[in-house]
Amino acid sequence: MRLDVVTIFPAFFDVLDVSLLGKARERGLLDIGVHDLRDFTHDRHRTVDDTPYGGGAGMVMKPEPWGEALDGLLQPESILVIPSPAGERFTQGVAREFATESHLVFACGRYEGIDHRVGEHFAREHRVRSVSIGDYVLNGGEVATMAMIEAISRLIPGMVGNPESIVEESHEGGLLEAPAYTKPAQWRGLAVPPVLMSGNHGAIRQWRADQSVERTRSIRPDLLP
Ligand SMILES: COc1ccc(Cn2ccc3ccc(-c4cc(N)[nH]n4)cc32)cc1
Repeated sequence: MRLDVVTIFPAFFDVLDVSLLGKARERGLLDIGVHDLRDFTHDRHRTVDDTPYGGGAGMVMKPEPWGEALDGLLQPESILVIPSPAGERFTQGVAREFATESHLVFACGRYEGIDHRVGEHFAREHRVRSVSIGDYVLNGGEVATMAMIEAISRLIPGMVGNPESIVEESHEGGLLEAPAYTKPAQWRGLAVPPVLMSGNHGAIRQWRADQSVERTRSIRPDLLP
């Protein structure tokens, strides 16, 4: 999979060279390009924003630099992902969907967002998805993009050591995962549920399934079918 990120803070994505993502890049599982939006400006101040039509607080990102940057990146099969507080909800299902794609381009806005015509223009010939990672407001699209890259890339075959571990995770099956424990069996007066040390794999499977439903009902009833 190829990922391209356009941002006015390219250094923000230096962290993509460490941990799982760094290894994936070394192994050729993932190819990531980070591009500075200001490289697509032509004035002395490398201007990327201007005042909003209709007035209002803050600044809006100009369409021209985005047009030039994205013209050079988008292929017919690409999906343009635009993080936004007003986007569709990014869920594990959307992560799974994006993980099957060959090329994702993330447009990281700042200020009060990107001129609306950028998404409108590229939707004429490409798939464009405006995506929110949650109902709170960030200062820009970079954190949202980082979260999405992590959620998507770990679903790419070969990325995570044990693919089995993904199946039992929260949200993978639509519910929250059961609580996890490791040694010691007793810790500060707290014991590990005996069933997990029984060796009875059928009972363990059932306990985890029950725990998953019970936790989902109590913490995230909205996820229940
Ligand atoms: C119109 O109100 C505002 C509009 C944008 C902003 C700041 N901002 C600029 C670009 C950008 C991209 C994504 C996000 C974002 C995504 C989620 N889930 N929360 N926040 C925030 C973003 C502040 C306010």
